[in-house]
Amino acid sequence: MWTELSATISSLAVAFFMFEKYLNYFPYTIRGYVERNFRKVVNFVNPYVEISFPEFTSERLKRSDAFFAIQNYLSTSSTENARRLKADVVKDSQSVVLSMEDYEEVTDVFNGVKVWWASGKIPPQSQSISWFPGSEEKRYYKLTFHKRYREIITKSYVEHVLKKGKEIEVKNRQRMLYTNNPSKDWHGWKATKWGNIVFEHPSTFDTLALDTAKKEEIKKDLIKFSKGKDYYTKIGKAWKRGYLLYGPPGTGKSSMIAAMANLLDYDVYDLELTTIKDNSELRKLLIETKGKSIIVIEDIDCSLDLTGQRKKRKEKDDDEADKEKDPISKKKKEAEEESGSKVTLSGLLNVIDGIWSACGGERIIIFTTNYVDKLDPALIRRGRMDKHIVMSYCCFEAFKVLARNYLDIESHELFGKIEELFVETKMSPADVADNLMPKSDEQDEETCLKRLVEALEASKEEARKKSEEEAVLKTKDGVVTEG
Ligand SMILES: Nc1ncnc2c1ncn2[C@@H]1O[C@H](COP(=O)(O)OP(=O)(O)OP(=O)(O)O)[C@@H](O)[C@H]1O
Ligand SMILES: [Mg+2]
Repeated sequence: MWTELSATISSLAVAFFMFEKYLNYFPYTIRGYVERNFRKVVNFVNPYVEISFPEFTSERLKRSDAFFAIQNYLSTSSTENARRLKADVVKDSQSVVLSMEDYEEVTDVFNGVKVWWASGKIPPQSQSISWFPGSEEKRYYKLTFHKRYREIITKSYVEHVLKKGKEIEVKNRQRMLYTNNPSKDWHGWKATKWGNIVFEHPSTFDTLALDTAKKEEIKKDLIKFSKGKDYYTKIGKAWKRGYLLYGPPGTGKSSMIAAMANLLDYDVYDLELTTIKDNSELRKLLIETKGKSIIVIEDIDCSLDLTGQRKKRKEKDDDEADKEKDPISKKKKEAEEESGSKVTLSGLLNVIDGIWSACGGERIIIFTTNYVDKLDPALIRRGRMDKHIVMSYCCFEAFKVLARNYLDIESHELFGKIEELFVETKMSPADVADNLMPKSDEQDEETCLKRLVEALEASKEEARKKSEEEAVLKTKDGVVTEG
C-alpha cells in the first residue's frame, strides 16, 4: 500500500511540475479554465500553501517595497544554496551583492519550520515593442510552506523577512548627495525634482577639529535621535531634528554636516533656496525627500532675504497704495517678483515644522550661517532648530586633532609655543589646516609647524595693530565730542 501511495504522490508531483512548465503552451483562451480545474484537484491533495509577492503593486509604476526587501533577504541565504545567481555591483564598484536568478529555488528555516522561496517572472502578455527592455515582464517571489504553519509564517516569518531585508538594503545602499533642480526642468521625460550624485565626502568626527567634549555631545545627540522612532511617537512629535550651525568662515560647518551624514549613514539633500519659485514648490521638494536624510540649507542668511521679510512687509503695506498708482514702480515690482524667489519666511517655517514636515520622518534639517544675529528669531527658536552649535576659531585641542591628521604627530617641541599663541590669536581651522599641510615631499613636520607659528605671530601682530588703531580712533572721537 505504501509503495502504491508513494508512487501516486510522485506521479502527482511530476504531473504538477509538467503542468506548471507547459501551462504557457496552452492556447490563451482555455488556459484559465484548465488551470482553475487542475488547481482544484491539486489543492485537494496538496498540503502546501503558496504566497506570491509581485514586483509591481496595483499601481503599475510603483515598485513593491516588499519585493525588494525579499530580494535583499534572499541575497544572504541564496548565495549558499542557489546555483544560478545574479550579481549587482554596489557601493562604487567596491562590493557585489548576489541574488537569485529567475526560476531558482532556495529553502529557509524559521523557528524549525522549513519554507521554500522561488523566483519567477510572467512574460509580457502583449507583443508590443517597448522603449524600456524588460519593462513588461512581471517578476515575483513565491513562498511555499506547509498549511500547518500558516499562522506562524503569515504572522511572524513574513514580518521577519521584510525587516531583515530592509536592514540589508540600508547597509548596502549607496549614499547620495541630492540637489534641487530648477523648477523649469521639472517637466518632461524622466524629469526629477532632485538631481543626485554619489555622496563621498571623507569628513568624519575623527577628522573634525573640535573640542572633544563638544564632539561627543553632538555624536550622542545624533545617535539618540536616530534611534528615537518610538520615543518621538510617544511624545507626539514628528521624527525630525533641527540643527543650526553658525560661526565664521572656514570653521568646519560644511565638514560637520558631512561628518554627521557619515556617522548616521544618511543621504544629504542640499537645498538651494534661490532657485525655488515659491512656497508650494518648496513643499513639493520636501515631500520628495526620503527618510534617513539630512536636509541642508547653507548660508541661510544669504539664500533669501528672510531676515527682514516680516518687517518689510509691514512697511510695504503702509506705502503700498502710493506705489500701486505709479506705473513705473509697479512694473519694476513685477519684474523683481518674476526673477527672484518668492519663498517666504512663513513658507520656510511651515516646511520645517508645519503639518507637512511630518511626512516621512527621520529627517535632520540643518541651517548654516556666518551671522546668527541676522536671522529672524522665529526661524531659529528651539523646536525648529533644536540644537544650536557654534563653530568657533581653532583652539589648541582642535589643533592637536589637525596635527594628528595632517602630520601624524602627537607632540612636538613647538607645541608649547603654539598653545600660547592660540590663547591670544583667532585663526580658523581652515587656515590652520592649510599651514599644516605639506606642499611638497621636501616639507617635513618641522617646516609645517614653523609655518604655522609664523602665521599665528603675523595674525597676532595684525590684531594688535588693529586694536591700537581702534583705540586711537576712539580717543579722537572722544576729543571731537568733548570739543
Ligand atoms: N573643524 C575643522 N576640522 C577639520 N577641518 C576643518 C575644520 N574647519 C575647517 N576645516 C578645513 O577647512 C576647509 C573648509 O571648511 P568648511 O568648508 O567646513 O568650513 P565652513 O565653516 O563651512 O566655511 P563657510 O562658512 O565658508 O562655508 C575644509 O576643507 C576642512 O578641511
Ligand atoms: Mg560651508
